[in-house]
Amino acid sequence: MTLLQIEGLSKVYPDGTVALDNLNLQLHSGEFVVVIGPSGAGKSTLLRSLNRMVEPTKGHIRFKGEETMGIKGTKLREMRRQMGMIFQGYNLVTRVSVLTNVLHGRLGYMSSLQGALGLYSKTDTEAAKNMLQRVGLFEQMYKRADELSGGQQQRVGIARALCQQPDLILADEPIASLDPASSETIMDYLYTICKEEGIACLCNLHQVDIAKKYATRIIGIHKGSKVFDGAPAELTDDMIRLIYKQSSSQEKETA
Ligand SMILES: Nc1ncnc2c1ncn2[C@@H]1O[C@H](COP(=O)(O)OP(=O)(O)OP(=O)(O)O)[C@@H](O)[C@H]1O
Repeated sequence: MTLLQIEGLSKVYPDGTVALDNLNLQLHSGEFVVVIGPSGAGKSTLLRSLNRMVEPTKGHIRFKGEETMGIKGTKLREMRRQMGMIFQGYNLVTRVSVLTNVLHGRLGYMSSLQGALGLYSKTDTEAAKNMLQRVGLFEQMYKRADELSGGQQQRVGIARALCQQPDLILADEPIASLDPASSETIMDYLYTICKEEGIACLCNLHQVDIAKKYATRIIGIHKGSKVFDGAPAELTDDMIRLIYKQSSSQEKETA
C-alpha cells in the first residue's frame, strides 16, 4: 500500500536557498528507506517538510491517500501523531524521567490540559513501560534522562516515537552523534521494531555502509533533487560518487 506520495516538492528558504527542487518520492507501508546525500543536499528539509516542521514552498504530499499540504489545526495534529520523529540530538526533556519522556509520545492523543498535568492513562503507562522493555531500558525508567549515555538516550527517543503508534517514523540522522558500536545498536533496534510493528521508516544517514546494511531501498539526494532510487545492491560506487559529487563552489571551499 502506498503510504506516502510526494510530488513536485520544493522548498525555498526565505534567504533564497533552494533546499528541495521538484522532488518526487513514493513510500510504501513497512518499507525501511534510507536517504543519503552530501551535507546540505536537503535531507533534513525533506523529512521536516513531511511533518510540516518546515513549510514546503510547492508540491503535493499525500499521506495515507490524503493531501497534507496546507492542513492546519486538528488535522495537522492528527497527521503529526501518525509520524514519529527521531532526532540526531535526541530532543529529550533531560530533567524528567526516562518513562515520562516516553509518555510524551502520547501527548498528541491528549487534551492540552491533560498533557500539561501529565494525566497519562494506565494503558499509556503500561505501553510506555513495554516500549522501554523492548529497547532494553526497563531498569532505567525512573532515572532522569540526562543520566543516560547518548546511545541510551537515543533508545528513549525510539521508544517515545513508537509510543505514538505511528505509521511512519522519520529518523533524522539518528546515529550522527554516536560511536560505531552504539550506532549499530540503535540501527538494530530501529530496524527490528519497525519490521515487527509494520511501521515504515524514512531515515537520513551519512554512512553509506550502514544505509546499505539496513535499507530496503535507498534514495540519493543531490542539491535538493533525487538522483538515485533503488535497492542497496544497485547503489554502485559510480552512483555514490555522483550523489556525493561536489559543486564547483564547494570544491573551491574545501580546496
Ligand atoms: N532555516 C534555513 N534557512 C535558510 N537555509 C536553510 C535553512 N535550513 C536549511 N537551509 C539550507 O538548505 C539546504 C539544505 O539543508 P538541509 O539541512 O536540509 O540539508 P541536509 O542534507 O540535511 O544537510 P546535513 O546532512 O548537513 O544535515 C542547505 O543549503 C542549508 O544551508
